[in-house]
Amino acid sequence: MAATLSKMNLDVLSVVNASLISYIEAIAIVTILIFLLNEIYRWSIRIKGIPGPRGLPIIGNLHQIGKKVTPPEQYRLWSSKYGPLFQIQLGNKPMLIINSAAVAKDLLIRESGSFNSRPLFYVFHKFVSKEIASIGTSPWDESCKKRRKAAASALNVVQVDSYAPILRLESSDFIQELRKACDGGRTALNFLSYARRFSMNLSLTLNYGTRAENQKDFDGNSMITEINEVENNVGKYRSTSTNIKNYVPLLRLFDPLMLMLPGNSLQKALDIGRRRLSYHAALLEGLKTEISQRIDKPCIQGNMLKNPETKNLTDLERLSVSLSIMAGADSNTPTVAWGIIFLAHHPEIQEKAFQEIKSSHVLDSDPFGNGKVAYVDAITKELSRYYTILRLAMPKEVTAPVVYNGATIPRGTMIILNSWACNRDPDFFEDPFDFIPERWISNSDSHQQAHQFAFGMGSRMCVASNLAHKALYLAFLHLIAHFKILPATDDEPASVADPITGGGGANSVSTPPLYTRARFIPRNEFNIDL
Ligand code: HEM
Repeated sequence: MAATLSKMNLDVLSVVNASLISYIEAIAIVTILIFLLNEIYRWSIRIKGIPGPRGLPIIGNLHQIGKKVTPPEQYRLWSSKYGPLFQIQLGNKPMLIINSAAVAKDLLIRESGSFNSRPLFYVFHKFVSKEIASIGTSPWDESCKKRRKAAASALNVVQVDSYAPILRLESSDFIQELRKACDGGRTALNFLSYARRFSMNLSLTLNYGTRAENQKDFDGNSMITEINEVENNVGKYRSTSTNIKNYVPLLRLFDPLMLMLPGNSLQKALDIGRRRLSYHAALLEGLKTEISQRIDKPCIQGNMLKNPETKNLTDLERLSVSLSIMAGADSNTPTVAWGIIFLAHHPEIQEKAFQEIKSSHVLDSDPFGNGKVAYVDAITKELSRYYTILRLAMPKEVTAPVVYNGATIPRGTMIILNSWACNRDPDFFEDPFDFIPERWISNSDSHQQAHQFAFGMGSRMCVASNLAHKALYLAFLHLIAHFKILPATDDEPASVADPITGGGGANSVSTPPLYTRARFIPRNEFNIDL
């Protein structure tokens, strides 16, 4: 009896074993099949006739990006091998990269109508911007057209002139607060928060007619801390070279399960999106209360609420305009910060600019007005070129097939303007690695009218380039007029002001400087009522 039972057990075991083996075999065969099909698919979507570096199965070129140098610099280096327009493959997504001014013009200006959309990204659009995306991250459709039009008309040249009092207040306040904190230049000051307040106050005032009254209010304000943290995270989710799930669909297989686990990365993305909506809702509520009490200050949201022309925007569409304006602050801050670090390490440029300001007499009558000191204006443009804060302009998506050099770029292709590489294009800028403000000053062979790749190019170029340039110009004009800026310590290496070695933000969309300390010695040369 016992012998029969153990034989039966053995029989059952061998049946279980056999079915387990065939089960494992089946899984292995299916996995190999999925892998092969995926590789065939990846091969089939490569754009024929456009070169690019070889990658690995499944991940493509993802492992080669952002390791030794930042992605924009890596793409610039690759362009010397593969040409000014090449393709890489991020997992299952081919991506074209434009690395020269000539190709940028050929495609984004001459064929602008075919490059006016934005791609959707799994992590960003499904989780962070689940309800509504900013203008810059929205595909081209009727709604995006309306939102872009509303933002563009609120930020056009005429409107920007009407924001003169806002620019005046913020640039004068910026200098005043630095003066209070600079300790006569005896100790180094971390100026990052001051640059942030300058930029964020601009965005808050334009958006909702509100601002942080002073630096203390800014540094201690919980909503400002929240905005800073959330916008910083949003910048990371917008990066095109990280967030691997955007490109490898296989990694998304278990996401429905992942979402049930608290604290996982997708929950965090959802949370950042919720937190962003929540502070915008609080700011909007504040504005509506002020409007009802007739104590509101003129601002873009207020205009949209009151102006019948823009009333055809839904609540979410108006919110999208505000998300975009808030994101703009994130680009102004690092430009101001780089400018300060650069000036601290280039006393000769500071001195020349200071003498030009003095001899121009621009500060004598209307110090925050429209009078231009050409050399400071040129420094502002050159800083934007030299550091190129958004080194990869926001990604675009092709809306109609385009033939370029015999290759057909199909509809739906993702394409990125490497503004960093275009701003270092030796065919477009003489000595592109040198900081030469004079290249922007009018003379026969100058680039005075050269394109500012820092703001992108084509039909989806930055709608606020005029405003941003004006704000930055005023900030630098008054920084140079009011302070002699020195490095934080006498032995601080010049590499901190280098756009490559001194830059951080490898995993984000913008490139801020890593070092944000300097000494500010007040000059007291101009009698300006700040
Ligand atoms: C130094 C400051 C700034 C820089 C360097 C900058 C740069 C850029 C770049 C590179 C783009 C993408 C362009 C393209 O795809 O070709 C962009 C888009 C955009 N920017 Fe700016 N920006 C700055 C400030 C601002 C400010 C202050 C605002 C708002 C007040 C703003 C609003 C926008 C909007 C709405 C878009 C999206 C346009 C679209 O997709 O149609 N920017 N910006």
